[in-house]
Amino acid sequence: MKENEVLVKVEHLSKKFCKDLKTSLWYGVKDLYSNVLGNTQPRNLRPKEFWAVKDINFELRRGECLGLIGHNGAGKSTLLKILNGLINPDEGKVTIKGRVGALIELGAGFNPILSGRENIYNNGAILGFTRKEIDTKVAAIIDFAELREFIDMPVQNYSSGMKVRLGFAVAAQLEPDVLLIDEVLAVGDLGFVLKCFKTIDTILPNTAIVFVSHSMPMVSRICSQIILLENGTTQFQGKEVGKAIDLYYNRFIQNETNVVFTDGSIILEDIRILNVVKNNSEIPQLAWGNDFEIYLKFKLNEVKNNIIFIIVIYDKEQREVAYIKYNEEQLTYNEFNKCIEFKVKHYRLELSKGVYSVDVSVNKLETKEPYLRVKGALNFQILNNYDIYPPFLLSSEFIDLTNENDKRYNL
Ligand SMILES: Nc1ncnc2c1ncn2[C@@H]1O[C@H](COP(=O)(O)OP(=O)(O)OP(=O)(O)O)[C@@H](O)[C@H]1O
Repeated sequence: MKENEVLVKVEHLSKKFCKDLKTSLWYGVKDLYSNVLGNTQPRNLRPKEFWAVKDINFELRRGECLGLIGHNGAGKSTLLKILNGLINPDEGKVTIKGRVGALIELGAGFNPILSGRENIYNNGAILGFTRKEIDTKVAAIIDFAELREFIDMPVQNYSSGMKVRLGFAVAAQLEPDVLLIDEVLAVGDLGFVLKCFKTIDTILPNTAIVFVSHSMPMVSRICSQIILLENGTTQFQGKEVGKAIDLYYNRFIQNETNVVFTDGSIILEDIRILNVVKNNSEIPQLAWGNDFEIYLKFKLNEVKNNIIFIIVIYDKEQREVAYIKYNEEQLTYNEFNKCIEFKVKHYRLELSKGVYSVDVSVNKLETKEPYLRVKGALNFQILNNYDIYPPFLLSSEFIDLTNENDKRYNL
């Protein structure tokens, strides 16, 4: 086995589909006829046809993992199916060396009326293993899939999670040279997904992996290079995984503010971030580690006492990452303008690089009953040179103790 050898080579790969089934069938008949007549010229798009994948090029070596990312309908699954030989490209070439393991569609590759055990043998045979070779691996596959009691039951009675477990166990334990994984991992429970990642770490040095996912934490965890697809074409290709993920997220930023609840007594009139680095871009930008100051102005249609203001910061995955609360006790109510305004300051914001959104709520202090809830009241971006995935990059001090013979640290 040669290290770093190119296992997957894709050159100018394109695939077109037709939006209408009838027209598609008609084009199919016409193409077949002209192929028989020896016409192998590439054809232009005809009415109702579109490129699902257009002019894709890459090389993948043993030990590398390529992440295919992009929004719904971008062409990721189509590309993966071409790599797996399930569909033929219209243009271009795929060269694959070695055995290909694939976990593409849920239950694809399994015969539903056969048992889990029989399917393991079928899949192994398709990958080119002999019965004896599979005999040596079958126990490990069943163990990995955690399906001991169910292994002799027909696969059609398996839950979707069980199918994914069996699929991954077969694909990974048979040690393929090339492993293709589609979104299906998302179906497994957390314990199994973590186990899959551990296995991927173990087999990756000897395998080339193509991984399709909408989960950027998973992508950043295992991929060493990325292709970002949009409408079938490459928007970004390269080893800067963080940059690719930023581009992917930037396509999601919405500037829509959404009042999800109001009893009409309080209105959010203004919200702004004060110490921005740049405000000429679409989104306020802050430098990592700077103080975070938000200015807020509310219009109160009636005087209210004992209210609490809550600010929740969400990351790009829509996970809550921070919570700020403020009781109104010290605030002055402006009788003339019927408003209150204040700024909230947090020192040294150490959220890691990326895009965040802010929700604002105003509640009754004692009962927590809401007066107002605003989703996406504000978006902002933290700038930093470091691409890290955890939500915080904590500034800290490293103290060299190598030559310290000091008992103070209780080491
Ligand atoms: N057999 C088919 N016939 C016609 N159109 C198809 C066919 N398969 C896929 N498409 C279309 O091709 C485009 C690319 O689809 P594909 O499934 O590759 O996207 P994707 O990036 O995997 O999307 P998702 O993230 O939703 O899985 C879509 O517009 C889809 O509707």
